[in-house]
Formats: sequence, C-alpha cells, structure tokens
Amino acid sequence: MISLRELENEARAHLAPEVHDLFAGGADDEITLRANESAFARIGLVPRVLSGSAERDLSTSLLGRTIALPVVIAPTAFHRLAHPDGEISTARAAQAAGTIMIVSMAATTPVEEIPGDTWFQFNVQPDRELTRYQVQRAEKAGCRALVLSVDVAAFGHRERDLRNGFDHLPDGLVCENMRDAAGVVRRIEFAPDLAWSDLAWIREISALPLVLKGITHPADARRALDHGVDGLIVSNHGGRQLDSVAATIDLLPDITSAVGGRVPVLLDGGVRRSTDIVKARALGATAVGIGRPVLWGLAIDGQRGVERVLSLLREELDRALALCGASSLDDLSEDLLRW
Ligand SMILES: Cc1cc2nc3c(=O)[nH]c(=O)nc-3n(C[C@H](O)[C@H](O)[C@H](O)COP(=O)(O)O)c2cc1C
Ligand SMILES: CCCCCCC(=O)C(=O)O
Repeated sequence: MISLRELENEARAHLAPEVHDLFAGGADDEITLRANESAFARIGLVPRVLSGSAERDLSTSLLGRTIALPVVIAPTAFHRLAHPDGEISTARAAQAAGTIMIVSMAATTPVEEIPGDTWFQFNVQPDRELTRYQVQRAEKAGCRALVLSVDVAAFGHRERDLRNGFDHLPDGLVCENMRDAAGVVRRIEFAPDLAWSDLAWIREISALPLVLKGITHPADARRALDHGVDGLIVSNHGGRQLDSVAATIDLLPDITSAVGGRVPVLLDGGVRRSTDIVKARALGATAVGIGRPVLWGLAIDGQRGVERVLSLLREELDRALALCGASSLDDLSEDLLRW
C-alpha cells in the first residue's frame, strides 16, 4: 500500500462493519469529520526552489524530547478491537519510528504494559478520586505527560453507533485504565462541571507536564497559558464531539498567534498526507497527531501496519521538504502557503 488512503480502504475488509463505523464515524451529520480533511486541500503550497536542501532533518523537539518526525499517535480508544495485540503493537510501532504514543484512558491494555515514550490522556471523572488514581497510575507507569481532553463535557452524538446498536465492548475487552483501586472497571463518565479552576487540582495530584486537548478558541488558548499549561492540542476530536466545529487547520493560525511560541501547539484531525503536516508546521504547529490512520494500520497488520503508516508519512514528508526547498521543519513558514 502506497498511501494512507489505500490503507484506509483496505482496513474496511479487516474489521466488522460496526467496528469500522465506530472508528470511522463522527458526530451528527459528520460535517466536521469531512471538513478536517477538505480544509487541508483548500490550502495551496507555494514552494521555493534551488535551495540546495540535499539532506533533510525531520526531527523536532517536544516537551524536552526530540522526536524523529513531527507526528505523534493521537489517543484513540479500544485498540484491541482492531487487533488482538492492540495498544502494545501501536506503542512498539511508535517506538520504532522514534515518536510518542498518547495512551487513551479508554485503552484496552493497562497503561503499565504499554512500552515506549508515552503520554496519558484522560477525561476528568465525576469521581475525582478515580481520576487521581488513574493519573498517579500513569505517572508511575512512566508516562511523561498528561493530556487532559477538554472537549468532552458530554458524549458526542454518533449516529452510526446508535444505528448499529454498538454500546458496549465485546466480552473479554474492557477499558483497562478505568479500573479503580479495588480493580473494578468503572464506566467512563463525563464531567460537565469541569472548569478552569480544576487545573490547579490536577497540578496538585501530578508533577507531569499538562497538555490540554480540544482547544479551538484563541481566547481559551490564552486562558490556558494564564493557567500555566505546558502544551495545547488544537483538536475537534476528529469530528466526534460537537459537529460543525471548524476544521482544525482553519483554527490553527489564530491559536498559534495567541500562543506566540510560549508552549508547543499540536494539531490533529484529518492529517492524511505529509503536505498536511507541512501546512500545519507552516502555520506554527510543533507536531500533528494522527488518529484513525493508526487504527487502519493496526487492523490490517498489527505493529507492522502502524509502522507502515508512520513510514509512509516519513517518506512523504522527506520528499515534500525536498520539493519545498526546505532542509528542516523550521524552514517551513507561512509564506509557503496560499489560502
Ligand atoms: C475511534 C476513535 C477513538 C478515539 N478515542 C479518543 C479518546 O479516547 N480520547 C481522546 O481524547 N480522543 C479520542 N479520539 C480523538 C483522537 O484523539 C483525535 O482527536 C482524532 O482521531 C484526530 O482525527 P483523525 O482521526 O482524523 O486523525 C478518538 C478518535 C477515534 C477515531
Ligand atoms: C463511553 C466510552 C467513551 C470512549 C471515549 C473514546 C472517545 O473519546 C471517542 O471519541 O470514541
């Protein structure tokens, strides 16, 4: 397979239809889901030539670490629905590619068993003691940052899942990171009362860097900086929460300009080609996250499938940099774009 698009098509044959829908789907009319990808296509590149960029450096620095390419694994639930080795395979592929995996609170593998350079994503639970336990578990397991999803005041209305009646995991699979201190698997709940003032409490329970995922408004980006967060992820949850949220690549410039380089800004949603990464970098993102492509690779061929996803992006990105006349990601700036 020679592109993420081909992998996406092939994955359909490797998944039960209702699981494919669970992974592929978005909220309501899936306007945001489609917009994420189509917005990238609306931005044109204006490459430079004769710049002598014989060698390209694809690495970037993120929260004190160097990653080999500016692509991280966005947190996605239920990897063992895609492949029996689930999150372990994903993590090994991320490790082989020299990048970070953000482990989901809804992972089907305990965070302690997931190897490599990991961050831990969580939603604050109404039972704050459960959240405290999860966060401390992740820290003890060696995760290097916490990613708090802030776009989950309620659960998105996913009509494909409602139509398919997909409302629980098959026997034998559970959200392993939802176990409480007694080992009981608790249901994921939502906390609409979560507020900026709760960030201080999260700081109290963990010393790890804190990244907010699901920032879309520049005023919220500024507010997050006032609260001392360590990073932001511009995300609309891959179109799975509030439908009609603007495409992330369209939201990015206002956020990076509000942040002014004070903390890293990542973007996820619809990244399927290296030219999408070039556009995000040119608009100030440090790195991008990929969600569904990882699940497609995993469904097709486990660890090797995810490695293929990452190596395709790496090869494409190296070529795109050469064709843009860039030697490193820092050479990508807004003047290479035409809106
Ligand atoms: C099947 C699936 C499960 C997801 N699970 C989570 C999750 O557990 N936590 C979270 O913050 N985001 C979750 N997301 C959202 C992703 O982290 C990410 O924002 C989104 O997938 C990016 O868009 P993309 O799939 O177009 O790359 C999920 C997305 C998908 C498709
Ligand atoms: C009630 C189960 C919630 C799983 C959360 C995973 C997620 O965020 C998603 O988009 O799916």
